[in-house]
Amino acid sequence: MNRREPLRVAVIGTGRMGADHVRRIDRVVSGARVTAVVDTDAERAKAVAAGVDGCAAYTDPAAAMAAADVDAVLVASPGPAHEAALLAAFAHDLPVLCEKPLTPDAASALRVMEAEQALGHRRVQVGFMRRYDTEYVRLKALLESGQLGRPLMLHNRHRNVASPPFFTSAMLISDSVAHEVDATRWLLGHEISAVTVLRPTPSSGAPDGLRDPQFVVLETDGGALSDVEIFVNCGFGYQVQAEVVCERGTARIGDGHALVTHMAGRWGGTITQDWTDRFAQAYDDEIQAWVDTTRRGGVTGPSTWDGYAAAAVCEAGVRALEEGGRVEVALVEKPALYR
Ligand SMILES: NC(=O)C1=CN([C@@H]2O[C@H](COP(=O)(O)OP(=O)(O)OC[C@H]3O[C@@H](n4cnc5c(N)ncnc54)[C@H](O)[C@@H]3O)[C@@H](O)[C@H]2O)C=CC1
Ligand SMILES: O=C1[C@@H](O)[C@H](O)[C@@H](O)[C@H](O)[C@H]1O
Repeated sequence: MNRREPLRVAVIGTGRMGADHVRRIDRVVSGARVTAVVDTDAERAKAVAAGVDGCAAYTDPAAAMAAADVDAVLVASPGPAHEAALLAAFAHDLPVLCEKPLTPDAASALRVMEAEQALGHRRVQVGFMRRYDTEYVRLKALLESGQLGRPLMLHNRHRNVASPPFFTSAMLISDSVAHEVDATRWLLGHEISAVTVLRPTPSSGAPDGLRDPQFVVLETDGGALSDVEIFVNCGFGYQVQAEVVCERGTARIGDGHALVTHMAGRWGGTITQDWTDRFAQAYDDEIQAWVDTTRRGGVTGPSTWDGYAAAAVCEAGVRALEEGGRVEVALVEKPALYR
C-alpha cells in the first residue's frame, strides 16, 4: 500500500481504549480517518460512530473488515476476542494495530503468529505503547549509547489507583505486568527466561481475595534481573517508574515532576490518575507511527513475536503466582519473519 489518501480505519471495540483511539484518529493524528466502528454492544458502536463524519457502526468485526472503505484495523476489544479479529484481518490481508495483549495465552499467540507467517509478511503492530513514551525512548537511547555500561538490574513500579471489579489476581500479571515484560525485553534486548512471583499480605485497600500487591522477578537470558512491584489498588495515583542499574551508573524515569508548585508553605506536584493521562503522548505517537508506516506500505513497532513472547512470559508468571516457585519460560524458535 502506498496511500496518498487518508488511511481508512475500522476500530474494533469502542470501550474505554477504543473510543479514545477513535477520538485520537479523528482529531489528533494526521493521515487517517475512522470509517467503521465495531462493538458487540450495538448502542455503544452507534453512539461512537455518531460523533465521527462518515463512520458506519457494526456489531460484527468480519463485516466491517469486508467493507470497501476499510484499509486497516485497530483492535481494542478485550484480549480474548483478539485472535478472531486478527485472523479476520489476515483473511483480508489488512494491517492491524492490536492493543495489548496480542492474545491472552501463548498457544493462541502462536496460532496468530503462524497465520501471519502464512501471509508471508508482517501485518501486526502490538499496542505496547511504552515504546513510544518520551521517557522510555530516552532511557533506551541512553542504554544503547553504552555510556552506563552493561545493564545489571531493572527496578519497575507499576501502580494503579483502583482495579476494575472484574480484575483477578492473575490479571495483575497478564493485564498489567505485561507492559513491564515488554519494556524489559525491549530496553535490555534480552528474552525473559524465568519468572518468580512473591506475594506479600494483600493491602486492606484491595478487594477481598485479590492478591494485591505482588512482586515479580523476571530473569533474562542476558543475565539481568528485572523486578516489578505491581500494586493495582494503591489509591493515590497512577505511577509507572523504572530505574536501570548498570555497571557504571543508573538512570531512572517516571518520577513525573513536570510541574512543581511552591505555595502556602508547601511544595509539590500532581500524580496522574490513569494511563490515558500518563501515556497520552505515547498513544498519540504510537498511532501516528502506525498510520505513517502503514500508508508507506510498511510495518513498525512491537511485532507478533513480541506479543507472543509477552504472552508466554505472562503465562509462566501466572503459574508462578498460583503454584509458587520459579517457572521457566519456554519460547519456540524465533521465526525468520521476525528476526
Ligand atoms: N495500552 C494500554 O495501556 C491499555 C490497553 N488496554 C487494552 O485495550 C483493550 C480494550 O480494553 P478497554 O477499552 O479497557 O476495555 P472495555 O471493556 O472498556 O472495552 C471493550 C469493548 O469491546 C467490546 N467488545 C467485546 N467483545 C467484542 C468483540 N468480539 N468484538 C467487538 N467488540 C467487542 C465491548 O462491548 C466493549 O465496548 C484490551 O485489550 C486491553 O488490554 C486497556 C487499557 C490500557
Ligand atoms: O494496559 C493497561 C491496563 O489494561 C492495566 O490494567 C493497567 O494496569 C495498565 O497500567 C494499563 O496500561
